[in-house]
Amino acid sequence: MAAKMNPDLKKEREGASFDPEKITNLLYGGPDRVTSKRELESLALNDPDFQHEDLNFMSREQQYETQLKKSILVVQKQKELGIVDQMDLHSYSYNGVFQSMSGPFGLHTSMFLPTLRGQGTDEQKAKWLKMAEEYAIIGTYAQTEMGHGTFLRGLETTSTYDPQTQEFILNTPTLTGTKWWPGCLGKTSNYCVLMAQLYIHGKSYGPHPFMVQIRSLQDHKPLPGVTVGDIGPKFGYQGNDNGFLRFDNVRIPRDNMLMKYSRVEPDGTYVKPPSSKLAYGTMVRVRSMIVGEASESLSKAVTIAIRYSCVRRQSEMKPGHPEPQVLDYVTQQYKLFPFLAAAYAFVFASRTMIFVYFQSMAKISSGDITVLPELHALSSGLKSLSSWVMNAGIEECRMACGGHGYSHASGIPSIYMEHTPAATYEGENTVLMLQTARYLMKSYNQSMQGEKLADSVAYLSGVQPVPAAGRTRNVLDLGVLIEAYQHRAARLVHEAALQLRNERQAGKDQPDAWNAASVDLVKAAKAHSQYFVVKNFAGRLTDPALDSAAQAVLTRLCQLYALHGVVDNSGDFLEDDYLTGTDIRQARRHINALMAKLRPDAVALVDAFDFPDGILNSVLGRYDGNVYEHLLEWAKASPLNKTDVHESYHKYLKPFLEANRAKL
Ligand SMILES: CCCCC/C=C\C/C=C\C/C=C\C/C=C\C/C=C\CC/C=C/C(=O)SCCNC(=O)CCNC(=O)[C@H](O)C(C)(C)COP(=O)(O)OP(=O)(O)OC[C@H]1O[C@@H](n2cnc3c(N)ncnc32)[C@H](O)[C@@H]1OP(=O)(O)O
Ligand SMILES: Cc1cc2nc3c(=O)[nH]c(=O)nc-3n(C[C@H](O)[C@H](O)[C@H](O)COP(=O)(O)OP(=O)(O)OC[C@H]3O[C@@H](n4cnc5c(N)ncnc54)[C@H](O)[C@@H]3O)c2cc1C
Repeated sequence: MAAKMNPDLKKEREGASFDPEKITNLLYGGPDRVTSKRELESLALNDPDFQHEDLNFMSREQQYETQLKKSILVVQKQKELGIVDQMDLHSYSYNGVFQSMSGPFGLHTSMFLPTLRGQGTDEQKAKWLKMAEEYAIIGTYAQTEMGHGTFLRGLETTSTYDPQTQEFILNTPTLTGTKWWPGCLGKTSNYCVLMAQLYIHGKSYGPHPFMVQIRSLQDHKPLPGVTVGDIGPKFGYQGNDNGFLRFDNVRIPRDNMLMKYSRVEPDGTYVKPPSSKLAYGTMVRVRSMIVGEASESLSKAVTIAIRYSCVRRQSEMKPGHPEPQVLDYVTQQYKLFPFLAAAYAFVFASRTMIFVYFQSMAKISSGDITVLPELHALSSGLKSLSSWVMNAGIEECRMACGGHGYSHASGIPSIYMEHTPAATYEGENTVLMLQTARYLMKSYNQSMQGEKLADSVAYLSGVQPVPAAGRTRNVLDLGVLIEAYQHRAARLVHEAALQLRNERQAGKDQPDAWNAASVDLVKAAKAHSQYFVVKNFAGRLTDPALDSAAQAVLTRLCQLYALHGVVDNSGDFLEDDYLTGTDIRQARRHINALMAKLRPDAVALVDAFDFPDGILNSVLGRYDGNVYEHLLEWAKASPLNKTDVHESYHKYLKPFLEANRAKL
């Protein structure tokens, strides 16, 4: 018999002003997509082969083993089921089987395979791709070293060409040159794409990708000259064997260098790529996907916190009245609704980012590499902004759940632990924002020369005049808000450029001037990315998939997202009098009014994300809201409760208590 729904959640759903299915359809690309997503998730969630004890109750080794077992099963089952589409794989495997927790094949699919596809020649793909796709070999992406992650040109691992034997000789010349962090490297992978400094006839040509076998295909032992292992427990990522790797005079054939873009001829002649940054292509790809990872993780956390806030009753708002649902406290709404709005904003941004990525890659494949700088700048900015907001949002959601948020039963700590490194991996966020800033500075200078700019920065050409101080606007109007964000971004770019120039004029060289201006440069890059997100969100409101009720509620969310950003960064908007003090006061009032209007729709808005319970993996965020009974059940399953009296009682506590009693 189906469990009864918690009456508060039932009422919430009955009182919503719109049909969540309309928004679900928009989020996932139409009813057919939603149907297949649900079928695939349900297939994975209900498959007895994927059932196991809660990962929170396992040791790290057990977690690794469990995830490995599932990874193997998932490969077999995907094949049987004929799942090949990326969205379908995402539903079945990433969410359905793994609930977005990392596993030992993660890097094989997210970086190793894409690097082979993107950096290998046709012959190299013919040699390795099938083996990799069929999991006859398992690989990772080994780039970061103990001493260098950010500064790729500083990598120390060398690959020295020997024209006599037509081989590369791989070496780790220092301790800090030890590869450190690559996922799935420690115990799982037998191959890797190795990023190493290419040396030919004593000359360095910078980091290049090489296909390297690191373990025997017979007994999985490290090959001669290879030292490899696991780097130990981390903040999260427990199911993943992030590893270390060293080379001592390991020889690989010449054609193990991935040569789609740059080549080394048998005699040692180096053939340059059209752009040296094409070798960094896989990172751009994963950064584009991370915007999706961030939006999805934040969406899960707000789903949990908002549902729970409707089930949770606390305190007495009015004497003698029933305790209110905590979501009725406006302060609670102020904690959660801006992040609900942000989750939607980044889901839409991620869809655009993925579209732009594939569109740009099609151009790059046909030889047009002019799109690369804009793609790099956009993906760097959005990856950073979305993962920063995700981190802040998940933590806010945890605190908004009070004490229970701190328990693994809430599901929120796992989401945080697993996804917080998105701010670090694939390019540390500040570093990437500075890359976006670099592009903005270049574009700004080009606009000063009257050159035409790429679409995403075209607005820099027309930095608007500052409007007369004291002119107030209707800040609820999305057109006004988009213009305000655009103006702020253009002004901050302009000011960062001026600061750079002033530092130069004061006698600093370019790197010192850049460093001196870097706080403002990051601010400008952030403002540019925020403008993109707001404009993109507003652009989705007219999607024909929405009926008028769904459009109305999403419009409110978009207004809330934009207004909250204005209030949060009010100094930026006030500094040059673009907005007035009255505008900001109005913005605060509008936020309160919007939150009141959104309150009855909050549960339906998180339901529209369409996360089944098995994927949320949260006692607090259960669809039926039956939180308390399941909290007790969850705690009872904890390994410490397997016996009434723990064995440590007999070992330590009993003698201790008895000795103390004997002394009395
Ligand atoms: C398909 C649908 C699916 C549904 C999706 C829905 C939801 C998705 C949900 C989940 C997503 C699933 C998967 C994704 C999630 C997780 C990923 C999994 C695991 C992650 C594991 C982590 C792996 C790693 O971390 S690998 C290591 C990553 N390392 C880095 O990123 C290093 C960072 N450093 C650098 O990139 C560079 O060194 C630098 C900092 C950018 C500087 O480079 P440098 O060479 O020093 O260059 P500069 O001299 O500074 O600049 C020269 C010039 O080049 C420009 N530049 C730099 N890089 C690039 C580039 N990549 N492309 C283009 N141009 C570049 C630079 O700006 C400069 O330009 P200029 O001269 O014109 O100014
Ligand atoms: C869970 C996880 C999984 C990972 N998986 C992989 C993988 O599969 N393969 C792989 O190769 N790597 C992997 N990495 C490594 C990851 O890519 C790097 O840690 C990341 O790129 C950051 O580099 P770093 O550690 O050198 O940080 P650092 O660069 O040392 O950063 C430290 C601080 O210095 C600042 N800083 C550094 N340079 C600058 C600058 N130029 N300007 C201003 N500030 C600067 C940063 O902002 C930061 O605050 C993984 C890391 C984690 C945490």
